[in-house]
Amino acid sequence: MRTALVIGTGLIGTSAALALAGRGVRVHLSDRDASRVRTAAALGAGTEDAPDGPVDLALVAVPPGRVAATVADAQRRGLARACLDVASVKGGPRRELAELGGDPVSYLGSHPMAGRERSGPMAATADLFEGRPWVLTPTAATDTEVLNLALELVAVCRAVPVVMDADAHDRAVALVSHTPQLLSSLVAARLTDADETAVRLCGQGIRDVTRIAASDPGMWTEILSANPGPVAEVLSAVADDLAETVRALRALDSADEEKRRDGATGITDLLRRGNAGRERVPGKHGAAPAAYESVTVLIGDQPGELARIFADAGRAGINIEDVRIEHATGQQAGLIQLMVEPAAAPDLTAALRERGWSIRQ
Ligand SMILES: NC(=O)C1=CN([C@@H]2O[C@H](COP(=O)(O)OP(=O)(O)OC[C@H]3O[C@@H](n4cnc5c(N)ncnc54)[C@H](O)[C@@H]3O)[C@@H](O)[C@H]2O)C=CC1
Ligand SMILES: O=C(O)C(=O)Cc1ccc(O)cc1
Repeated sequence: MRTALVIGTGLIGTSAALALAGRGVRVHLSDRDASRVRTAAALGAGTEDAPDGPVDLALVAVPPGRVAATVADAQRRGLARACLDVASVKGGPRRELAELGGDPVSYLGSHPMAGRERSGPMAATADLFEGRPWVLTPTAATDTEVLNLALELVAVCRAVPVVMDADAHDRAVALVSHTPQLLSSLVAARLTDADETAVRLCGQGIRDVTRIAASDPGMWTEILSANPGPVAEVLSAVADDLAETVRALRALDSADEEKRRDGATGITDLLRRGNAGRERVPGKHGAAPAAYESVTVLIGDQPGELARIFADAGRAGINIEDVRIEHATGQQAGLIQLMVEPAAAPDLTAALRERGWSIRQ
């Protein structure tokens, strides 16, 4: 691929543009908001100039409800040999494109399973898709050359291609992405009117559960509007579980000992099902879930502390697989959890102790 046109220079479009530009592809940028094109260009994602002929690949990174019209327009204007979109929903845009009389041969629906809770070009990074699944939904009509260009883009972004049927994709993301977004928002919404004394107690658990509740409501309304049926189905199963959980909790509150025992069994069953589901979540880079061991260290909230602890781990020859930080409310300190291979945990503990770090059990 030598030339590309990115339409929609927000988080996803600019991230892909940065990866392509970094590999020497000439990337043209366009967005209905000119300031976003300027920002993306200033970040090194490509040029604001319009292409002087058809590019190899047009990447359409606009909200799901605008994908079909944007692809149809790009095809009508002959802007590119192939057109790929990245919307979080795949069935609707394909059907809408057919209704608009778009060309199914040069179009391929795709969805990188990577993102952030922030929108816009300023949140973009060239490595956003690294190691993440990137779903491609070719049909019998899709041209092989178009599929090859999509695979080249996925390779440039160092993502992992996954081929799926569009409707199966939409049911899968209802379960693993769209319902979790709503549940995160529902838990976070409980905090809006909560007493400040309660909010002050927030720990790492609620931070983990509500991270994606900070996402852009406009974008998510678009995503959910494009996949309402499958999401409602998953959420309705969650609602049944919730009703069961409330029943178990009420039983735990009862004076009758047998009812209390039943209630406890109900809650334990749910927590066990949660353990089993959590074990199925793939680990880093889509690998089987990894059982890392964590080494917890007290860390001061001052410049250079993170760099110092990472450098000390590096000097000890230990690879940090993952990292979490828990900030202590109202204190200039926090706890950092360094996740490492189990065999490396004792060495890391010893090396950090030797360099004066305070290890917590
Ligand atoms: N945010 C995320 O984590 C992920 C989002 N996606 C999908 O990627 C697409 C883009 O999402 P983000 O980059 O997050 O949103 P964003 O809000 O950061 O960027 C969208 C851009 O599209 C532009 N735009 C809107 N309508 C347009 C039109 N008709 N013509 C040209 N430009 C137009 C907007 O001005 C904006 O700059 C969406 O379809 C979304 O479903 C896919 C994976 C992850
Ligand atoms: O932030 C996260 O963990 C995400 O999973 C982001 C995300 C949001 C929307 C998508 O369509 C795909 C990925």
